[in-house]
Amino acid sequence: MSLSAHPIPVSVLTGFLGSGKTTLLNRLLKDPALSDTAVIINEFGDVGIDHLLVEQSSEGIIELSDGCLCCTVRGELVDTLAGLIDRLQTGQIKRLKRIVIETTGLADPAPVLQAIMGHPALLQAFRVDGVITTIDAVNGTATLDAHEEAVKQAAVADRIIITKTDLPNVRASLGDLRLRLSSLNPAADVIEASDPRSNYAALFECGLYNPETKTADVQRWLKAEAYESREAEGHHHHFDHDHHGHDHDEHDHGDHHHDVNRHDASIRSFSLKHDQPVPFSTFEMFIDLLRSTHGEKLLRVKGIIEIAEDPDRPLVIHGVQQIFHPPARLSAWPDGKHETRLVMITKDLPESYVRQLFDAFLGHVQIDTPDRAALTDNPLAIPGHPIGA
Ligand SMILES: Nc1nc2c(ncn2[C@@H]2O[C@H](COP(=O)(O)OP(=O)(O)OP(=O)(O)O)[C@@H](O)[C@H]2O)c(=O)[nH]1
Repeated sequence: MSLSAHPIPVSVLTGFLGSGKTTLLNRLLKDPALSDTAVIINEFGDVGIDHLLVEQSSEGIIELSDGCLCCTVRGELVDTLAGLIDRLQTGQIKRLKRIVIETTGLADPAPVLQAIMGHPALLQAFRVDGVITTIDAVNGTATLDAHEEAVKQAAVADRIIITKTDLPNVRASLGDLRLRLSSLNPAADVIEASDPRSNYAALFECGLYNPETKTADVQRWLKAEAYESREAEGHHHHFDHDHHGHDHDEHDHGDHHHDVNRHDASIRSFSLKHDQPVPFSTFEMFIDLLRSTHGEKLLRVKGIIEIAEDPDRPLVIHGVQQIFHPPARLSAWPDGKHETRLVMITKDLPESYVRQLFDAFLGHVQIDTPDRAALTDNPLAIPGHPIGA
């Protein structure tokens, strides 16, 4: 089997401690659609995966050593994935249709995505499908309040699964939890675990490539409308809940937000649009400047770009922090409409800063803000220093 012609989708399953990752995975793995799946899991957690389908022996269980998947065993994740390629190529594993990486509850999923996206050999064999995040209906709000990791896990998700909705007395607070999640991450589908629709089809295949049509499905992947409709409503981080004890002032970056929890307040999700072709070098400079100065704050960046040198074949980009997937060229615009659209989820990086930078590079007329030359040629510029500050 040529791996590069048929890259294997990799899904990352994350969610806070005890939020129901393993329970969900055990259920999903019983679906024949997930046959020939390899699960990469760390050794924490008292509920074992009981339905591994790669091989029925313990050899098929690929466990990482102790510690958080994202930080202490990152090298090992790459080795594990490379080992899978090797086993496939040497026939030790006959078929492998999918990989699910379950992170520890405290993990940041970004380094897991980066491990694949930043590794040329792995990129030949694998494609990032998406991030599935579990959040517990009972403790979800308190967990988001207390743990920055949980907020990040929700912010980078492609799908959010609310677990434990079958337990008594949780329905009353579900509306608030859903509102908060959609404020953090407008594009993610939020599905309850008890909903029969929380199945393979709803949770997997969230990447750019749509296996049903065998083409890239940018609209389904980018979901720019979800950001745009929220922006049009002016509904941006106005989630209101009872935790007024938090210190909001220190997080005021000049964008509108009130009554948000301090962790939520550090997250921004927004879209950028441009209706003229952009020279490749200009776009490259914009992204390079952003990621070299604020890379760790870019939780997720996705986009479709109209490049001046080849406007009929849009460029698709996908980045997680400093690491960007090699850009893909589509043969045509998905809906015929030429328009550059970017969606971003950032942490501790104000939307206004990114917008000003984008406008400066694209030459949008602004009142009293630096233009591109001032940004790139200024010998006094301090990397990371906000424009105009
Ligand atoms: N009632 C109910 N219990 C659930 C649900 N999902 C998980 N649980 C229970 O919650 C507990 C934790 O679930 P796990 O699946 O181990 O959670 P996890 O996220 O894998 O946990 P860690 O790996 O320890 O972070 C277990 O006792 C599960 O039985 C659910 O939807 N409803």
